Amino acid sequence: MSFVVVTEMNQVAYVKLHRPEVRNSFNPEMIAELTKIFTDLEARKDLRAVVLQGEGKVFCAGADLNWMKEMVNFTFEQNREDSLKLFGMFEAIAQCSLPVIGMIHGAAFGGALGLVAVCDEVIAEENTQFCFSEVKLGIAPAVISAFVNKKAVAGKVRPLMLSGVVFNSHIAQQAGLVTEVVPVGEGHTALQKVLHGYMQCGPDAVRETKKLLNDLDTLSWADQRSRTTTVIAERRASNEGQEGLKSFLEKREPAWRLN
Ligand SMILES: C/C=C/C(=O)SCCNC(=O)CCNC(=O)[C@H](O)C(C)(C)COP(=O)(O)OP(=O)(O)OC[C@H]1O[C@@H](n2cnc3c(N)ncnc32)[C@H](O)[C@@H]1OP(=O)(O)O
Repeated sequence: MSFVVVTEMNQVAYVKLHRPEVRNSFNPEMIAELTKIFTDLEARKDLRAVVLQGEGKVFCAGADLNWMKEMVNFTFEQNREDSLKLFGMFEAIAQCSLPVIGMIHGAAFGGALGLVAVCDEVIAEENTQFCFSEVKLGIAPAVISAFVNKKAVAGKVRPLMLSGVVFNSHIAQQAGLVTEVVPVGEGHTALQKVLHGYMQCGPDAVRETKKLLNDLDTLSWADQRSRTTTVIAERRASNEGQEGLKSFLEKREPAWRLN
């Protein structure tokens, strides 16, 4: 049984969480599926972007609370093993060098905010409810904190993580979790604009930029100097870099090629 549906159209992969009867909450099977899907997508040179979305009434209700309840009977090591798999899922999405665009509607609770945090762009319908509900459940937004911390504005997101308060799309945007807030039903139009923007760019240029941004904060200053200057030297020498500069000077559209 599959809990995630993947479709492809016009060089874009659409990854849809598909457990609407439990608000797309993720269980171990869905975690394994999402991890594999994004690991496989990383190798796809024929794609330009990935859209992450949820089927039904809400985007995602976080971890499956029935599964979490079972974990009470797990040993500490088993519990930690499961959490490592969850961490691996967020990591696989974050490490995918294709731009990942989150389409958020209805609600994003608990671990769903980890999914929001690992998207490169997030379009949220304005009536979406967000909540770091973990503290209300007596647990902690622990696994997702590593990913939320990288993205969000600390001064804005900390009170939300500590209080478990429900907040709206505008607050999520101020906290740096959401890129664009749209009226209900207008997500698709906003998405088309975003995708059109990516199609104007060199496919490898986008992927190399994402890889670079992902790596920077793990590197020392000396390694950042070395890596950033290497990347630009490689990009300038690449076919894509040559075509981009040439097309600008010749006042024509670039002819990008997928490798
Ligand atoms: C490491 C990660 C940790 C975590 O993520 S902890 C989990 C954090 N998640 C939550 O706290 C969210 C819990 N869910 C809700 O608060 C609400 O749902 C929503 C606001 C997301 C949506 O509300 P509405 O649309 O009114 O749906 P509904 O009637 O509450 O739920 C429909 C069915 O879905 C089940 N369900 C909802 N969320 C979960 C979940 N996270 N795990 C397991 N089941 C869930 C319900 O129980 C119910 O089921 P039935 O139809 O049998 O009554």
